[in-house]
Amino acid sequence: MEHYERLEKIGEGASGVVYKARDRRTGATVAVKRLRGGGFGDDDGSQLSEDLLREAACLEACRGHPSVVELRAAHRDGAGGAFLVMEYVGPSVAQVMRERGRPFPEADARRLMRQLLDGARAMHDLGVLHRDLKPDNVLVDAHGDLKICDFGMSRFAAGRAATKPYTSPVVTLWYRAPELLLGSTEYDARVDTWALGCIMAELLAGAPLLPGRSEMDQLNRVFDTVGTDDMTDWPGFCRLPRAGSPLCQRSRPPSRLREMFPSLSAAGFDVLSGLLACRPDRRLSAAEALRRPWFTDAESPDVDQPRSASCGGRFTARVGGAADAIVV
Ligand SMILES: Nc1ncnc2c1ncn2[C@@H]1O[C@H](COP(=O)(O)OP(=O)(O)OP(=O)(O)O)[C@@H](O)[C@H]1O
Repeated sequence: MEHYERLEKIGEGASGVVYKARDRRTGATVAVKRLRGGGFGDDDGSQLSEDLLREAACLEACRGHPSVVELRAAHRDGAGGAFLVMEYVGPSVAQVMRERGRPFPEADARRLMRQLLDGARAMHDLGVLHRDLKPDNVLVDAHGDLKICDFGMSRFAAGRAATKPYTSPVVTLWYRAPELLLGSTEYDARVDTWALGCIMAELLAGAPLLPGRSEMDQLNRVFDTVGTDDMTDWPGFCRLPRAGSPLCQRSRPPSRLREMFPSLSAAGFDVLSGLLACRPDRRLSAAEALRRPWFTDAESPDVDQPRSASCGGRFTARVGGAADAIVV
């Protein structure tokens, strides 16, 4: 840590504490995430290293994408601690929304969603599932552009058949996809696009869409808001551990989403409802969402330019394992 001058604490969560810091060698402002327990000698060191390596490897794989926070270094310290050094970005979308206190206009929401979906598309193409997308884990830079952070829950999907099933209690409750609430351990990247649908709704409404108080309350809110989308006809449904829950048997009114967003354009609603399809097999992937008219319709006068278009050629993926090289 001697290379970094600690400035103020900027965040604290389940996995660690994040400080704003100055790199003494370059003068650059960075964010240093110290994984919980690091330096105090009371954690299982191997678990800590595994967590650090996974988070660093997922970040490293996505390095160069403008919508993903840039990993600068990953270190172990002598006391069994570990920390990640990242570019310092700025406040989270959650903080910005709290301070702003009102919804974003549709054109702004579209610009922000394009960036998030482009980041998600890139990470999914690389086989990375983020598994904790939420406004706290999206940062806003000095130009008002977004960067996804906190890969502490992320996993590489590749080769999964050969390994153990995923765990289902991932993603913060309000952003958790219905198949996860029903106990799925065989989910895919569409758990991330569900969370992005929740974020889109929150940008447009200025408040969380589904603020559940417990897993069952969350599932109830999901079904009451977007309908069940014939969830029980989905071929994967019968394999879900909680398929027998009475909440799944109850008859539900159709989706209320349109009533909740009456002024959203038809093209915007097409994306919102596509991301928030209850059945994972009917839910839009990030790549599919980006091909919908909301993003592509050249007739629309306020269609903004994709930020990543200019850097499409620059974004070259470096896949897992590379982070080992930067752990010192
Ligand atoms: N690169 C960064 N630049 C600026 N702020 C950051 C950066 N990385 C993280 N933060 C801030 O620190 C907070 C916590 O970071 P992060 O989510 O990575 O930690 P965590 O321990 O995994 O948190 P949680 O358990 O809440 O998910 C973020 O919400 C954000 O406000």
